Amino acid sequence: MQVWKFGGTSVGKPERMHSIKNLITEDGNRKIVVLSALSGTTNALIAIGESLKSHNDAEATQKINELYAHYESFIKELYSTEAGYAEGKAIIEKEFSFIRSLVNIKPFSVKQEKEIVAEGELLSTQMFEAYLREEGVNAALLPALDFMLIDADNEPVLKFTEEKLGAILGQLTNKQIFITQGFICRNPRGEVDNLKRGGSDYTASLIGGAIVAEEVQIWTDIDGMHNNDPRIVKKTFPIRELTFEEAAELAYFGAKILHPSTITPAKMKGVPVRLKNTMEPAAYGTLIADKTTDREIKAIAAKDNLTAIYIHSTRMLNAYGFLRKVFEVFEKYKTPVDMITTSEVSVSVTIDNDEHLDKIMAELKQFADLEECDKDQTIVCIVGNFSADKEGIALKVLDAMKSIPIRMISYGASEHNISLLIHGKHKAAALNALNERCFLYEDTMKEIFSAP
Ligand SMILES: Nc1ncnc2c1ncn2[C@@H]1O[C@H](COP(=O)(O)OP(=O)(O)O)[C@@H](O)[C@H]1O
Ligand SMILES: N[C@@H](CC(=O)OP(=O)(O)O)C(=O)O
Repeated sequence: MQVWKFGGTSVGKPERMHSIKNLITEDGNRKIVVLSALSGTTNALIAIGESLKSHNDAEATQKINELYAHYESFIKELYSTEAGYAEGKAIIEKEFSFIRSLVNIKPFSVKQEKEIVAEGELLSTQMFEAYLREEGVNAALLPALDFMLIDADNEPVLKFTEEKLGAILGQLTNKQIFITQGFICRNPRGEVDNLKRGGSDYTASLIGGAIVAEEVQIWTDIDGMHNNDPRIVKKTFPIRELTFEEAAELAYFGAKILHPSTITPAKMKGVPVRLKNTMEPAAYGTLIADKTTDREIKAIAAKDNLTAIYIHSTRMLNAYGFLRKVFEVFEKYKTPVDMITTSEVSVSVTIDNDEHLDKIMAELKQFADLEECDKDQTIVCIVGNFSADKEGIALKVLDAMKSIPIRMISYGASEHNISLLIHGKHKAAALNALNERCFLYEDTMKEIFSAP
């Protein structure tokens, strides 16, 4: 069985839902279809939650009315029969009456916040499943809240999904298409929770891992993972093949097309992940698997809003104890470190989550000298095949960056990644310069020298 995930942009319009129906039924194969909320809905629900948190009930009610109006007009175009429309109407009435009921719950806590954002996926999947039934498709809805669970550290419990989902599917052997919600899950208290923004990709891969799917397909609005950020760089192109490691680096370092955690369960169970374009289904897309191609530099991505911390040893500690002490502080505050560079007496790191920055700095100061932190930093990550015996790769990268100030460089930790830390204001210039030097210039040269 395959698992296909359609993101917000792919379900955001009634006609897109119509094309998805054709796509998922065309090959006649059984599949699990994971849907996100309609594009814009999760942001709208978060905004309603914000209004409620700040006790602005009138503003929240107005936002709810606007969102409701959007769904009302959506279902008018989604269904073609009166019975179908009546089902769609009943679904939105039920979910919006729940959303409206949250206005009366005081105080509006994290529990309600999680419940409200889950409504996006609950709406899209029920509406779509009713549409499939209207069209005579043999479909069933799988409630993700029955089989997706995170533990106290917010980590998905794959064993739970394997057991629960296996049992549910065992009862539905006569069904062809299974629809389920991306993003949402339960936490150990049994409450509604989620896998963080963009988490529907992660759901698809967790389900793929749990049932050891033949393949996980992530359908979006672009023809695969591009070699650079298409929102910032003009001449980008899709990459046909990536290894799990390369894809994981790109997703983690900012390639928005994929949620950073998506690769882990798929890789663990050896399930290939394919990125496909809903608007252009015939396009090859990107296949993420074990196989590698021999291109050296494959892609570039950037991760923003990082904080750089510069730590110097006061030499009061033995050199071999210093790094351990430093990292214990980050561990204590559950703050992952993205990038590290070291000299004999200093270590510089970047962090993404600066929630505990003050406390971290205070603890580090007890045994180290600190410089002022730098905010608004960006990691530019160059991904590819950089085995240790290859020459000239770093030179090419640094040559492209010759007019951009670099604060940190990391090379050699993995054979797939060179990372550079720059100020966020140089990001667009850096991505474009690297694109020119590492792809356009290179490909032109190759063509010139291989011409007959
Ligand atoms: N390297 C990249 N390759 C492809 N798309 C990228 C890349 N970096 C950023 N993107 C952006 O990711 C978008 C798709 O991701 P997303 O909006 O999360 O899709 P969905 O709503 O389907 O989940 C694309 O429209 C594209 O602008
Ligand atoms: N709806 C959620 C989950 C998600 O993955 O959405 P998308 O597939 O559109 O990125 C969000 O906006 O975060």
